[in-house]
Amino acid sequence: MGIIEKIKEIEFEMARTQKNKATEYHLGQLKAKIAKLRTQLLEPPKGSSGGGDGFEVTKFGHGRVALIGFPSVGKSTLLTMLTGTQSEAASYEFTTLTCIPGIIHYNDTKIQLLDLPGIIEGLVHKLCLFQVIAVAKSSDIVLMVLDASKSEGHRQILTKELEAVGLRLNKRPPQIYFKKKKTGGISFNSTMPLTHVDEKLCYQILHEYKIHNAEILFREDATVDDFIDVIEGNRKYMKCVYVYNKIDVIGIDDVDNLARQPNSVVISCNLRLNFDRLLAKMWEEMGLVRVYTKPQGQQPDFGDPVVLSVVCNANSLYFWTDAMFVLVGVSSNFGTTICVPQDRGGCSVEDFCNHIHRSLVKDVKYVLVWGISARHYPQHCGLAHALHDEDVVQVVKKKEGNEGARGRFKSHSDAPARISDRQKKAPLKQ
Ligand SMILES: Nc1nc2c(ncn2[C@@H]2O[C@H](COP(=O)(O)OP(=O)(O)OP(=O)(O)O)[C@@H](O)[C@H]2O)c(=O)[nH]1
Ligand SMILES: [K+]
Ligand SMILES: [Mg+2]
Repeated sequence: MGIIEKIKEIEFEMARTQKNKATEYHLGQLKAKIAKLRTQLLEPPKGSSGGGDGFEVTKFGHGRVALIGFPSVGKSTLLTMLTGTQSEAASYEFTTLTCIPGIIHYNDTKIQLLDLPGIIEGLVHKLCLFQVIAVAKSSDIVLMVLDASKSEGHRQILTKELEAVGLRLNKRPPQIYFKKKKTGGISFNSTMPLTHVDEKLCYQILHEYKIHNAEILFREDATVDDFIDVIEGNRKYMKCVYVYNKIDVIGIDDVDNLARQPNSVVISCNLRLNFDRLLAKMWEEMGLVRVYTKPQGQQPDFGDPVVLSVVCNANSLYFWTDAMFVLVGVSSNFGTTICVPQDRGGCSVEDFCNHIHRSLVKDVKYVLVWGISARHYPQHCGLAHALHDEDVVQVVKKKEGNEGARGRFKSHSDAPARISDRQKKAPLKQ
């Protein structure tokens, strides 16, 4: 029996099983079984290079955005309009059969936008689905393109499809500390009463994974699914913007309703409607931070920022606020259990220096910062200072002598002109 058949069989058994206290453990075990099988499905077939053939596109620019959606929702039309790169669009399904990259120029940065084949419900078209998922996982955020004239249920169906292959959209990693050990049995603790799982259930699930020594600490009232996610350790937590296209064919009340959904933008490719809002939302969710380097005594080059990212790296825990993920804590404990490591992440002065040159950090005495992250202009900052989008930074190196920066910056007239303008517009945060 193939993996997909096995998954279907277990799903069938789960559907037949009544949900109550007595069957809770059995159901938990079945969930773990399915999770294991799905992970097997995601493994590249033996002898293959591991990548999706024909889907491999070289990363380019300061960030990568994937267009995901059912067939014929207008993904290719959107890519062509936003990037100028032609991606064939037509009224029949599966017009696009591979990954087509284009470039969006926005806010002095270049964002790589990827058009992809449509996804359909069910794991039957698994090969294509898994190639699409591999590209989605390599991206910084996902734009889920939906047909505004179709059922609102499409969003849930697609979200479930993506969850089945390990993608978690607009969800933060469960706050469960989990570490496998060589000996010592299982130690189970929680910082609060648990209403969805108990120790016995967790033991059973660990048993399913043949894990007999581990340290577990629940830091929130998590579910069985959360616990399985943490054990699997291969989940990818991503931001997603829901893009409702084709609003030209629906009534204004429906448009209004869709526009009020969380993380959603309504557009029409046919009427070129609301692209500004879409780009602004995309930019906001990507969490990119432009930092302008200012040589001593000169204006910064405002056309050429160093682009950093506040989005999580492998060791970060983050949570959702209105606008942005906010870094709430970094713990090496989480490195093994949360998030697939990303190659970007971090917007400290140190990250900025590393971006310019690996060897720069050790020569830095301090930096001068103008912009929203600075309490006063310029602020003298160390390597740990967190930079904000559109900050201006001047690096003062150790070997430049011990004459203080104040000596060089007698008045603030040396401050970059654009920032003083902005200071009036942008109130200082915190
Ligand atoms: N009414 C209307 N139709 C649109 C809009 N955008 C795209 N379409 C049409 O929708 C159809 C599908 O567009 P595509 O861009 O090929 O869709 P796709 O999502 O790339 O489709 P696949 O590659 O097959 O998955 C085409 O006939 C487009 O002309 C829109 O804003 N309004
Ligand atoms: K199409
Ligand atoms: Mg297409």
